[in-house]
Amino acid sequence: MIRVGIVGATGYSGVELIRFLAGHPHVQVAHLYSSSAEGESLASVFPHLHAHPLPALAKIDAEQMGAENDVVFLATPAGVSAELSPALLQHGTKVIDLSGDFRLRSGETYQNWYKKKPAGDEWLQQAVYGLSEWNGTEVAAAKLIANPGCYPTATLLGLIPLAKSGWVHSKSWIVDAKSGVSGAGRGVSLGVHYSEINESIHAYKVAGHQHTPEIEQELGRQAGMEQLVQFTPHLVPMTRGILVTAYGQLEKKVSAADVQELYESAYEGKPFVRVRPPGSHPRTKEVYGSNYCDIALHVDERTGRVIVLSVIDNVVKGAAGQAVQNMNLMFGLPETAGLSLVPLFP
Ligand SMILES: NC(=O)C1=CN([C@@H]2O[C@H](COP(=O)(O)OP(=O)(O)OC[C@H]3O[C@@H](n4cnc5c(N)ncnc54)[C@H](OP(=O)(O)O)[C@@H]3O)[C@@H](O)[C@H]2O)C=CC1
Ligand SMILES: CC(=O)N[C@@H](CCC(=O)OP(=O)(O)O)C(=O)O
Repeated sequence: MIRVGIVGATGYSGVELIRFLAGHPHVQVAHLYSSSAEGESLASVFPHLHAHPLPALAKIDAEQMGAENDVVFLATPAGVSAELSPALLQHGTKVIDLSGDFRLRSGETYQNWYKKKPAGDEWLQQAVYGLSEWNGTEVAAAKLIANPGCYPTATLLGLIPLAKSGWVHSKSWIVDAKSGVSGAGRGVSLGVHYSEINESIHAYKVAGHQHTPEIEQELGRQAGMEQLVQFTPHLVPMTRGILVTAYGQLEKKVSAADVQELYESAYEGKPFVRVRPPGSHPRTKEVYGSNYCDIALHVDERTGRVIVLSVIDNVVKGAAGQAVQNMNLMFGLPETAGLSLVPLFP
């Protein structure tokens, strides 16, 4: 059994990791670590885990963590994994980081967008961007995974085939995204207060969200040329889910059937990306609690635009599920191990 450690298990992505790993056939949740609840049981924080056999929350000590785990998931706020990862990696322990600390190739860009001290260049260069569907070969050989952000996951899976095709003007991308509140984590703040956000919807960080450079970096890398993306996130009063509605200006006459065929071929054999039938309008509810990303394609011949709809569960495909998918590839396990849950409906 692979010995897994989790830092940040008292947070939303961390506890979601436990939901998938507890039933995983090749893994033992060996150690849980906490910066605020050392010595307590996870069930004291999350009563829904009462009577589930899990280790007590232990102190965060990178040397110790490196010695007692084969892989450590870091489900922690920005800045923490840049500090913890080097010691773990030097021990030969694999690291899957759910934060933004290793996603951007340039430390300077990270510092500009996250306002935190970046990880050293040698570690940034080692990190593999864990978008499993597109970087699977590199993920399988990786020691350090930068697990993609939630909005970038839905956006990149939705746009990469078109960006690679060259059919769309590379500077015309407009990405309108909507997220449930769990995307902001478990921390309490006015911005996620029920009476302030219920019955309301608003955009935030317009022209300034930290996922913009991540989307442009990875879309550009996959397409082999620079891409410019106008990204606007919105907060929606629901718990889980992201809907991305993305627009691109077509540079040649392309039919809806051409785009459909492009995507069906790109995602053939990819178990977690479901290209929906032509004309579909996927809902976040249809992927709730699952590792699926559902994509639908539309072409507006009047405006010459292609419109891509992409939905994920932010805590699963946008965080913990994708992290487990990456772990499966890193350890040569079936990609779907532990992840075959059908979405929760209604
Ligand atoms: N929520 C989501 O949908 C997504 C989140 N992410 C990213 O994943 C990471 C975790 O997010 P999420 O689960 O939402 O966050 P939460 O705020 O829900 O949980 C984060 C956890 O990190 C731990 N933590 C806080 N400060 C420190 C510290 N200084 N050192 C060590 N541990 C610390 C806390 O646990 P304790 O007090 O026990 O130490 C806390 O429970 C973030 O970087 C986030 O951006 C990425 C994609 C989607
Ligand atoms: C709804 C909501 O607040 N979502 C968060 C997503 C955070 C996240 O996943 O970002 P990093 O991992 O890149 O820090 C946000 O917009 O900042």
